[in-house]
Amino acid sequence: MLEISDLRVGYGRTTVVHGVDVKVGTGEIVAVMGHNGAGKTTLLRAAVGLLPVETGTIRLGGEDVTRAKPHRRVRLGLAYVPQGQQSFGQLTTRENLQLVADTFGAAGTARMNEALDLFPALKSLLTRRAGLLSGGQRQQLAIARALIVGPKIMLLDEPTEGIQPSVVGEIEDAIVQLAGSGMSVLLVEQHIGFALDACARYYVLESGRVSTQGAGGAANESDVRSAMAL
Ligand SMILES: Nc1ncnc2c1ncn2[C@@H]1O[C@H](COP(=O)(O)OP(=O)(O)OP(=O)(O)O)[C@@H](O)[C@H]1O
Repeated sequence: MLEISDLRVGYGRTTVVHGVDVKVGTGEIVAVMGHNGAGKTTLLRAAVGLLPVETGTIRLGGEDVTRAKPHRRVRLGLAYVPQGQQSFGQLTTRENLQLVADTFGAAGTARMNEALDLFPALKSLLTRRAGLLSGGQRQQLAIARALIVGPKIMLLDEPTEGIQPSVVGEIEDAIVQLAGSGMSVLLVEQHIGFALDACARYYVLESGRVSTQGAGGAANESDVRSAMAL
């Protein structure tokens, strides 16, 4: 579904990601881990088309999108949920969702209802302003909004960061459920236990390079922890 090959990308003259390969198959959860500043967000932003690539290729659904604009990638089924639980704080939960749903007609409404079924906690918060939601609720709203677009692959940047533990499990369950329904997920995640449990494959980034990679599964937790020197 997504194939990133030998990617080099950075800011101005500073290269931050140095020749990284990442592959996400259909319905797979693939985890990217690493310390702060390792280049995880930079990798995702390049995949979305928000940063120009220095060298390397990005293929999405078989199409070379290395130089494609973000909207082309969205049309091919890419959704991106950045760090920080972004939403329109002055709008209600429903308005935040409706804004996206309205651009897709009946399909948008159907997907909005599916997203609310995935995050039932949002149903009782539809009239609350997003700015008044908790961090966890705002994260659920951000993922729900991205789902209304009908993506084939979702890029999630630390979806459980700074979120109350009671909601973390709900978000993790939703990610697993989405992959179970055939959606691919590229997940930047600091919760190593969950990432390894859920993922088909993981990559550890260190100073913009893949230092360790392997198949998911709890057996690899010590490899990841030692790669990250935890
Ligand atoms: N807009 C920017 N301009 C210049 N340098 C940047 C910019 N954004 C990030 N960087 C630098 O790129 C490097 C990688 O940052 P990035 O945000 O990709 O790391 P990360 O692994 O996602 O870290 P975190 O876990 O803190 O989000 C860091 O050295 C950071 O300072």
